[in-house]
Amino acid sequence: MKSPKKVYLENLNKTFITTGNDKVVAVNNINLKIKPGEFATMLGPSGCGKTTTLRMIAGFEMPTQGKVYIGEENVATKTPDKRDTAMVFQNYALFPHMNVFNNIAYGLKIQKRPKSEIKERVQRILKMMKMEDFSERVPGQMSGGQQQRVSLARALVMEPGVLLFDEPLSNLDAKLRIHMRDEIRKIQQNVGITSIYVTHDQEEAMAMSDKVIIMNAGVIEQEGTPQEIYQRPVNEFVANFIGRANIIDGEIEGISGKDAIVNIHGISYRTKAYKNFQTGQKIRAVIRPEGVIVGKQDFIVKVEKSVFMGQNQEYGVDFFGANLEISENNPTGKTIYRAGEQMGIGFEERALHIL
Ligand SMILES: Nc1ncnc2c1ncn2[C@@H]1O[C@H](COP(=O)(O)OP(=O)(O)OP(=O)(O)O)[C@@H](O)[C@H]1O
Repeated sequence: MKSPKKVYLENLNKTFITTGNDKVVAVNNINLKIKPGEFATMLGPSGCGKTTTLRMIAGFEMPTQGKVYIGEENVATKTPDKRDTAMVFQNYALFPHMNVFNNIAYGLKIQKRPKSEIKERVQRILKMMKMEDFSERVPGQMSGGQQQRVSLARALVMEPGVLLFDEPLSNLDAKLRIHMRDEIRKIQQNVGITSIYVTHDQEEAMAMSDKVIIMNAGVIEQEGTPQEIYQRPVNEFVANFIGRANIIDGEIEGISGKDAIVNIHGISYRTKAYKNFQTGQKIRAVIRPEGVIVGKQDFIVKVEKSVFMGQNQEYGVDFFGANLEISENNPTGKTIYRAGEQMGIGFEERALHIL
């Protein structure tokens, strides 16, 4: 395999002009650095521009402005075949009349590689993907998951510097999706190839990625590791988009080294500050449902919803007129509160994140 390449996007823009002559700014001046060998996932609501960004990296779409570096080269105006990328598509895009071997071999044949090399490379990929027994089958004789593996094999056999994935698992059922995402991640780590992945599915993004890029309305809201995005969202959009978030009001009581003392409805909590805050400043903070401690007596609240989910007991409580979601892990043997009852709660200090 060749060495993986970095992907840098610089001030990248894409404005579409529709048939009605409307301007749609699909991608609005984004900057992004993906390191060689990194698995980066673009995630965001429908229409946020993630597919357009991926297609500009692949060369299926030309930027209105900006640069696309693959390795050291700005490829922004080059055709897809000149970019050292390969794409795995949502609909597999296999040739229906060709068997698996020939589907995988296709790109190498176009490159006019010697027959012996083609055979050796295709067989190596088939073996790596544990698909040797499928080489004679045509796509119609395989399940969706198997077809998607062929589609991945066809991309990998080209030994591209960068592998691109456009929602590759969204046509598969939930169980197979989980299996396939683990498989893709394992193969990606074995091969060490730079990968850029587009999905709607936040769990998929969290499970697979070194870096998650949250997009919204054509811009990048935040990029970081799954932990950073979940534990330290930069704003309410990201907090609400990834996982479940309670957003609560508070006031900065004081600063102590790297910590802030934050007053939430009369109770003081000490937590790490990731920005500069001033004493007296009104703030909003995020607390995840699992960061609320049931049984503490900081606040007495009324339970409005109580649902047993096996691993967790899920509560909805009234917290100063707004709903607060609580997820108590491993409820076996603990007091279960019912709707209508009063319950004491508090916040786990480290889990409180000031926006
Ligand atoms: N060819 C086009 N002509 C006009 N507008 C377009 C075109 N392609 C995309 N758009 C618009 O650009 C915006 C971004 O689209 P894009 O497909 O990149 O979003 P997305 O985040 O991938 O969404 P989804 O998750 O629904 O696929 C949308 O508002 C979309 O309607």
